[in-house]
Amino acid sequence: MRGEDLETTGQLWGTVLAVQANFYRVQLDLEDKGDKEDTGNPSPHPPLSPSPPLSSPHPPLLLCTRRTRLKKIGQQVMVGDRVVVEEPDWAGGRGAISEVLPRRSELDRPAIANVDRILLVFAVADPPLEPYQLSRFLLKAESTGLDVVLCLNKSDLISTEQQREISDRLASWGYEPLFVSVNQSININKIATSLKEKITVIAGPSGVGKSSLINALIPNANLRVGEISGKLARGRHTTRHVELFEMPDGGLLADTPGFNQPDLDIAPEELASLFPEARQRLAVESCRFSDCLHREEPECVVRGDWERYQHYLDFLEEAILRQTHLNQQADPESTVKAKTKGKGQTKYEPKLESKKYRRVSRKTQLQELQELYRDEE
Ligand SMILES: Nc1nc2c(ncn2[C@@H]2O[C@H](COP(=O)(O)OP(=O)(O)OP(=O)(O)O)[C@@H](O)[C@H]2O)c(=O)[nH]1
Ligand SMILES: [Zn+2]
Repeated sequence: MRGEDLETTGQLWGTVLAVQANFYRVQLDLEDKGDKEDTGNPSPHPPLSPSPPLSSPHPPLLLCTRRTRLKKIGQQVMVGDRVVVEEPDWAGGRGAISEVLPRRSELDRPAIANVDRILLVFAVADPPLEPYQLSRFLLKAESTGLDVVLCLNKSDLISTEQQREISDRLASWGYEPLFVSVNQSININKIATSLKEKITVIAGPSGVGKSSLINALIPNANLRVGEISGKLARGRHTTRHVELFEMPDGGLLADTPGFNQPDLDIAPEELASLFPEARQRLAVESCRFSDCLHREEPECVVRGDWERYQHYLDFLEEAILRQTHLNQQADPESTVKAKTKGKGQTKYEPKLESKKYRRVSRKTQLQELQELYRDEE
């Protein structure tokens, strides 16, 4: 609804790279990048007008505010948003966001809009590749509904024979891993090429070389590798600070806060669809019961001797436990809420608020970010 009427008026388009206090750092599109847009915008972008200084080969960055009109209609601006910028002040590097295009996707942890893919990084050794942990991360990544690319780092530590074994094994899981070595610059260019023109979020457990990889892909990102200071800096920023880094050949990359055991807030009935092995089976046949959980049910097409079937059962149990726990929580919580409201006891409120958020929505972090915006207005 917004795209069309902007088409003829020569607006500036850009992508929000970071939110700093109540400013948004916006990377403007270069003219020749116009054809990359696919957010319901039918034709390439209009040329930049008025033109930014042409001295730099990089797309211009502007620190922008959000137009009052957007605040009035409650339109939030997220990192990753495609926006229209008005009144550029090239000398001062400032501008104002006047429109936010509809989002293609919205991730809540980290809170980024329009992410195209998740780059899941694991190491083949040091730390050892743990199938169960890998499964957990893969499920978490699959649950976003985005493309998942699996990258196995530190390939310098194993033989080609061992690589082939891992490859075959993961092929049976439905994945085709890309073996890389940041230390020996193996396949780094391949990753860079595959990330061009896309917004990618990098994820994976601690110590696998994510910071090293980001530094190799983006020489000026300056993440300190394997240093306490670097880890602390990342830790400190995990809740609120989200930033997209520009890759030299195009594309944007975001780091995720390091976590070793991502939460799987997945409904039991959703779980099978996150396993490529189960998806393949369900694509050609159906279970007898449409609500089959693929355990003991008769005429189940998913149950079988595929390697990760046991993972499926374990994660299913976890999902069922979680659901039961949530259901149990639901009732007492609402009583407490009513009581608190009736008496107007403010001292209970903060606790209640955070609980309510946790139960109602997975978008806790997004909400935190939105509250941050509200605070600052
Ligand atoms: N052998 C080998 N070691 C590597 C490679 N890439 C990174 N490392 C080492 O692995 C260690 C961890 O690397 P980091 O980049 O800090 O890992 P990380 O995933 O960012 O870790 P967190 O910050 O804890 O999330 C460092 O000592 C790196 O030097 C590689 O390709 N081969
Ligand atoms: Zn079944």
